[in-house]
Amino acid sequence: MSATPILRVENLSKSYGDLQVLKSVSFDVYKGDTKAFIGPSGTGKSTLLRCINQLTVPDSGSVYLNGEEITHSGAKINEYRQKMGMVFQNFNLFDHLTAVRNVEIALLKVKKMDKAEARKKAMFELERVGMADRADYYPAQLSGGQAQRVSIARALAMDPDVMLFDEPTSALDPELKREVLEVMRKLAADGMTMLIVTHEMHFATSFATEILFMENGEIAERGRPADIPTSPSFERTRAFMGTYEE
Ligand SMILES: Nc1ncnc2c1ncn2[C@@H]1O[C@H](COP(=O)(O)OP(=O)(O)OP(=O)(O)O)[C@@H](O)[C@H]1O
Repeated sequence: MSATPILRVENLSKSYGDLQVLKSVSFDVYKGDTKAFIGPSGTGKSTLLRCINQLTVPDSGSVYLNGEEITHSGAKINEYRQKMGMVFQNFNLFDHLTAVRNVEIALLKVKKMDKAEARKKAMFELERVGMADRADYYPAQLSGGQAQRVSIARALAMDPDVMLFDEPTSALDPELKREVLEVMRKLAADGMTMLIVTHEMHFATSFATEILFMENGEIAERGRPADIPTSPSFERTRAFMGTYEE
């Protein structure tokens, strides 16, 4: 394990009015970690991911990417966001662009790649998520699972240091969830560093390196998936997971 974490989250706090959504949350992420955040609705999991890439500005606390502090108003915020690929529940694809155009647009506009290079990279990433054969389809012509795989390819195209998944399968029918989960499983096996907010308990325990159970804006319990079924300290996590087990 390297000395500097890829990502360090230190005492992040966030309130909306009187509601404190995050209460001094801290953790480190090392290369190859897959951390799964689970917990009841409204406990701050999505807010945590959004505070990490500063889409939501935290009230206090710090986020460090490769040892450098990220601030939403800093000159390098866009560079940092590219290094933290975000995948949203509702895909956020451009409806008027084909799959391959969705993936290559940031390569052209942000990375300033030439057209041939951007197309090659976009096709490589679509291939990686099993979507190369749908490259010329528009989002409306794709299933939810296919659209989500395109949005994963779009994030991967920026060569991120860490991928942030915010309930990536919540909007999908059960049979479509699996294809997205399999892509994520493969990414984890390839060594991608990932933070995943999910309600997919079986999935979370099947390959996450750590489960973090959030409750009332705090990490209430955390540990390796293998410890959860046995450790007496994982009562709440186990009870919550039991609720969702298929
Ligand atoms: N922009 C906002 N303005 C006001 N309140 C907000 C805002 N965003 C989130 N909240 C509130 O913050 C709390 C935490 O929301 P968050 O989406 O982070 O929870 P979550 O754990 O991800 O929930 P879920 O599992 O249902 O997605 C909720 O009570 C939510 O209503």
